[in-house]
Amino acid sequence: VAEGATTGYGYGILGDYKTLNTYYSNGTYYLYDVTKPMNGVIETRTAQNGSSLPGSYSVDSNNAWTAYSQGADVDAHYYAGVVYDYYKNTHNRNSFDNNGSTIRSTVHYGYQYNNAFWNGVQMVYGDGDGSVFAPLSGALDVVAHEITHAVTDYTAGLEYRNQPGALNESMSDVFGYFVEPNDYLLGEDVYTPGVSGDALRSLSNPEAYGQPAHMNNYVYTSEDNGGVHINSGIPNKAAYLTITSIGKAKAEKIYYRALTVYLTSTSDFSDARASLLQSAADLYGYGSSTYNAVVNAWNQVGVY
Ligand SMILES: CCCCC[C@H](S)C(=O)N[C@@H](Cc1ccccc1)C(=O)N[C@@H](C)C(=O)O
Ligand SMILES: [Ca+2]
Ligand SMILES: [Zn+2]
Repeated sequence: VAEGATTGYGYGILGDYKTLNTYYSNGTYYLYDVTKPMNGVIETRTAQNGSSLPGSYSVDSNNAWTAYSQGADVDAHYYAGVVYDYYKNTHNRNSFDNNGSTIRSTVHYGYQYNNAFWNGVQMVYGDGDGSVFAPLSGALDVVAHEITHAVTDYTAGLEYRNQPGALNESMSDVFGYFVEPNDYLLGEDVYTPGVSGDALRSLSNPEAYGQPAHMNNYVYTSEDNGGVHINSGIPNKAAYLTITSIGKAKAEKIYYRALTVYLTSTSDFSDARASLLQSAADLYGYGSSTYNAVVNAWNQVGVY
């Protein structure tokens, strides 16, 4: 049989059935999706629990990706496609660089690795230790979080430390919500698989997970690049207040415009307020109810 695009199926880490855009060549099927416009390819690989990247292609003999160990591969591949579609359909952005670059993910990174990251070139997902995390590609908001880091790197370029870094983390959480808007929780699908109802973070209630939600409670620390995962609670809360005031459709337009037009590598929380207000003015008018909702949200978190 000739080589080319094929459609397979498999089960994600939560046992959910998914169809997959795969590629057949010479008796082997690959997690290689060539269906996106302008050759925005999506490919998924495995580090086979080592730490060398990018690792080898995830392959299968019959295009039925049903082994339990393939769940992380299935989810990374499928959710990368969902995130690609979000940015293309909602913001007309063709991949993270708006130039159709390949979205490459590597799963099974490290041993029981409780994290996921963008390394400047690709997405990387650990399997988790089964207690703190299940395989991290099993959550759409995690995948959207990591791919948004790539978008940020190609646009605002927010430095990954102190307030710019917390803003960087917040943008990834906020677009994690925009891509998976069924709750204001982050990571709930993979966090503590033995405990139901919890999450790693919450946009609506950052304090519930140990994050500040007001500038008065900003945490000055040298840990975690200046507390980027804790101080993101402040802009995350402002985003939640904005979304609940003006709705998701307007909020995501304002956030995308701020990220891609106004924010820079050293933008702090006050610059984020100004960038979002400028974006709201551009899109909905200075002094509009939408504009005033953004003013109010940032006032409530104590950022001026
Ligand atoms: C390699 C060093 C750290 C990289 C941090 C990556 S970008 C990150 O922020 N990962 C997310 C993963 C995530 C996203 C959404 C929901 C759940 C989990 C993250 O928040 N990691 C936490 C565990 C952290 O690094 O503190
Ligand atoms: Ca979520
Ligand atoms: Zn991150």
